[in-house]
Amino acid sequence: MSNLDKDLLLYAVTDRKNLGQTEFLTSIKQALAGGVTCLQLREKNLSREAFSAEAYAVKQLCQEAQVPFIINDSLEVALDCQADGLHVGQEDLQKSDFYQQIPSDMILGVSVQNVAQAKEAQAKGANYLGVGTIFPTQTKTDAVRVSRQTLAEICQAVNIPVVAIGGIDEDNMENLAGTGIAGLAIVNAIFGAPEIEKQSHKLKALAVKTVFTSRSVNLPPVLSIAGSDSSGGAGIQADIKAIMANDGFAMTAITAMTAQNTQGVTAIIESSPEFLQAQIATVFTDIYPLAIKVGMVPSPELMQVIAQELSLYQANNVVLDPVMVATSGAQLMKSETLDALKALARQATLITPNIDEAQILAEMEIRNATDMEVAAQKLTQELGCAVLVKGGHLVNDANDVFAQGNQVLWLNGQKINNSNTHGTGCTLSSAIAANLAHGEDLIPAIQNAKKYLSGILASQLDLGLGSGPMNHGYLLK
Ligand SMILES: Nc1ncnc2c1ncn2[C@@H]1O[C@H](COP(=O)(O)OP(=O)(O)O)[C@@H](O)[C@H]1O
Ligand SMILES: Cc1ncc(COP(=O)(O)O)c(N)n1
Ligand SMILES: [Mg+2]
Repeated sequence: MSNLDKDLLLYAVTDRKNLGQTEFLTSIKQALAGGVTCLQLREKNLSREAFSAEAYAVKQLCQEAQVPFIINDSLEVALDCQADGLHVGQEDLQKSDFYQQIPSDMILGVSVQNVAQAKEAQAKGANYLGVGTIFPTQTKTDAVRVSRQTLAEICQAVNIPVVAIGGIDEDNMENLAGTGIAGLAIVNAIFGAPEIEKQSHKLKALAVKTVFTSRSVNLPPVLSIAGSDSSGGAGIQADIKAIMANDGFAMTAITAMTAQNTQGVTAIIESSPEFLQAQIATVFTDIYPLAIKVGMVPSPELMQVIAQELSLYQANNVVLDPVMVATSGAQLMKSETLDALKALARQATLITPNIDEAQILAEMEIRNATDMEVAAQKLTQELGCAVLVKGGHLVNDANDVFAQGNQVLWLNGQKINNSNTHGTGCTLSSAIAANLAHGEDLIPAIQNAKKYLSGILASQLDLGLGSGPMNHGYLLK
């Protein structure tokens, strides 16, 4: 019972109205395969015998999936099938004293609509509360509506977990972020969906986002989707260090492994699209990242997987570093990936091309600062995202130009005399992502990331025989 809080995260409640009899168990199997964390069997019109027989079958499925199984309304049925829990409403409590009758090791959930009912239920021994109806729903057309405000007050007033219920779906769920709920109970948006497993999976990521986002502000999770650099200066390794140094919790989805050092890349193994998809999906459905940095993506197929997954989970704060060629000269993206890269850029908050990459993306030559501005404006118009054209390869300064819509802004930096610049682009984009995850606005996020980068360049680490890596942790003891 200690993990009841987490078990309530995505709480599926069955509804026969959406389904034919033959599909019923299959639909439950699909919801369990999609990752629902709790299941309630809700039957309003079955005899006790029929309800118990069905409950026994569903209990087996939940047991296999290691998901708590709750019976709605009927203590007899819950006892017959040895369910993990029972859920009752205020009307059921008028008819019998479930608080006294329920075995002590059975979870008791109680529906409440206001703070007084919530406090009473907690005092009498409820283990969790269901609060609703939050949004209009066809499941219960006569139901009392509970406001977001009351939901938040109930969460404040009790110390047992609270789940919100009623009309919750992928479009309105996020309105409940910050209320203090432990989970979302969902009927139609799961069992009324054409593909129940896929839908459950998606709702799980959004439930993680809704419930945990406001709790992770001190160390916001940031996902880097990029390639591994065995020498540790660029790619995934630089990203982890930069995210950590900027007070983010770094997670990774690896697109490719490179055998690389400060002098060059000697071999590359790409992840399969399926494996990249699996990495992203497992992260989003468990620790929802508040920002995402995308780096080396060698092929169009991998680029498309990223675009598809980020759109599925409604990702925010996407910083895309369009890595094409390493500082050492190695080709890190196949040329046929360009269209897919542009498609992903349309979903991004910001793209951060260096001058070479901006030339390819904007299809123009860049010889001076004016050309950088023109390219940045052209790209923000074409792709709809903000654009930072980085001038790190210029000789005299480290000035980057930012463009978003009609706005153009120079973000100036002093050139630090250090030839060890392996991983500057990776580091900058990761630091920006971490700053965005902390809630900084885009321009300060970039300015602060540039300051961090100047600091680590100025600390003058000198490793390797080529353009060496930086000391990402120069401020750490
Ligand atoms: N020597 C340097 N001193 C200060 N800032 C630098 C230096 N070199 C690069 N930068 C900054 O690092 C960031 C990465 O730029 P750049 O090196 O152009 O990208 P990439 O690594 O993708 O080629 C930019 O903000 C750029 O201004
Ligand atoms: C795996 C990997 N990803 C990206 C880069 C780009 O490095 P830079 O930041 O120097 O452009 C790299 N060298 N290796
Ligand atoms: Mg780069």
